[in-house]
Amino acid sequence: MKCFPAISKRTMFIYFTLLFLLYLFYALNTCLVDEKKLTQKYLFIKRHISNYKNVPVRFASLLGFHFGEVNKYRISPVPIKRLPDALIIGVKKCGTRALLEFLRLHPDVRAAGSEVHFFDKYYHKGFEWYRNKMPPTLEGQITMEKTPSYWVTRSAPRRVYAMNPSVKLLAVVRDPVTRAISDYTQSASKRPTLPRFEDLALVNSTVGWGGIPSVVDATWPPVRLGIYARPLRRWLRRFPRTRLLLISGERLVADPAAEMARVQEFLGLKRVITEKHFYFNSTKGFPCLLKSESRSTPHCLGKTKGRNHPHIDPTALERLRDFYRPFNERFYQMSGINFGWP
Ligand SMILES: Nc1ncnc2c1ncn2[C@@H]1O[C@H](COP(=O)(O)OS(=O)(=O)O)[C@@H](OP(=O)(O)O)[C@H]1O
Repeated sequence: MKCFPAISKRTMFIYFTLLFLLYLFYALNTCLVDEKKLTQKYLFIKRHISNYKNVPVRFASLLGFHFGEVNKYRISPVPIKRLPDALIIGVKKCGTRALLEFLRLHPDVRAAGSEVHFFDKYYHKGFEWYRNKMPPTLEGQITMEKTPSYWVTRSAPRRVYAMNPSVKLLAVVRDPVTRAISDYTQSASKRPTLPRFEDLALVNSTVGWGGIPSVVDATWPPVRLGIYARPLRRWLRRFPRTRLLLISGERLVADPAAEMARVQEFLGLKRVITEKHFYFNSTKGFPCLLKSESRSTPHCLGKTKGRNHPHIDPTALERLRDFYRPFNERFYQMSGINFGWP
C-alpha cells in the first residue's frame, strides 16, 4: 500500500535534501549572528562570509519561512552597530573633517561624529567598546570613523589589520608647509603666548641669509608630521596600495566634487555626491555645503576649520620647502602620485 500516492520517491528525496540544506544554513546563520561571540577571529570570518550566508535565508523567507533571531539582524531593516568598513586615518590638519562631512552626504555612509581614537588611545578597551561607538547601520551601508592620529601611530596598521584586513583606508595629504602652519595656528589659538612659527620651525644654530636660521627643526611635531613617506611605508607594509586612497587636500578645496567622485568609486558607492552639493563661500574661502543630513540650509564647516594663518617670513617658507622637497619626492614615488607641492 502506498502512503503518499501523489509524491514520487524522487520528489521526496529532493524535498528532504532541500530541508536538510535549509537546516544547515539556519544553524550556520544563528551561530554567526550571535553578537556576543565577538572575537577577532569570529569577526574576520563573519565579514568574509556575510555576503553569502544571507542568500539562503532570504530565499527561504520568500518561501514563507521565518527564522526569528536571524531575521532580527539580517533581514529586517533594523540598523545595528558594526565595526568600521572604512577609516579616515589622517593626516592631521589636511582636511579630514571636510572629507568626513562631505562623505556623510551619501545615504549609504554612516560615520561616528567625533574622533574615536580607538587604535591609538583606547585599544585596550576592546572591539566591543569600539563597535558601540559606531552609529547603527543597515546591511549594505558603510560604517566609518576618522581619527587623524592613526596615520602616525606605529601600532595602528597592525591593529587595524587585526580588526579587518579588508578595511578601506583613506588619507588626506596636503602641502606639508601649509599643513605645518595650520597645525601651528591651531596651537596658537589655544596658547596666545606661543613663540612665532619661524622661531619654532627653524633651529637657532646657524643664522643664514636674511637673519633667519637655516636649519629646520625636524623634531618639532608640526614639521615632523609633514614627512609623509615614513608613515606611508608603515601602512603599506600591512595593506596593499589598492586598499589605501590618498586624497589631495588642495583638490578637496579647489574641486570637492571631483575628489569626492574618486572617494565614492574607491568605497564602491554610487556617485551621489556631486557639484550640486557644494558652493564656494568667498568670505570663508572654502567650499561649503548647500545642505546636509543634519541641516537643510547652506552651511560651512565650523570656525575651527579654515582659520586665518599668520604671515610667515618668505625666507623661512623657502627653507621649509627645501627641507621637504626630498621627502615629498620619496612620497610621490611610493604613492605613485605627484601632488605637485612647491
Ligand atoms: N571645506 C572646508 N572648509 C574648511 N576647511 C577646510 C575645507 N576643506 C579643507 N579644509 C582644511 O581642513 C583643515 C583642517 O584639517 P582637519 O579637518 O584634518 O583638521 S584636524 O586634524 O581634524 O584638526 C583646515 O585647516 P585651516 O585652514 O588651518 O583651518 C582647512 O584648510
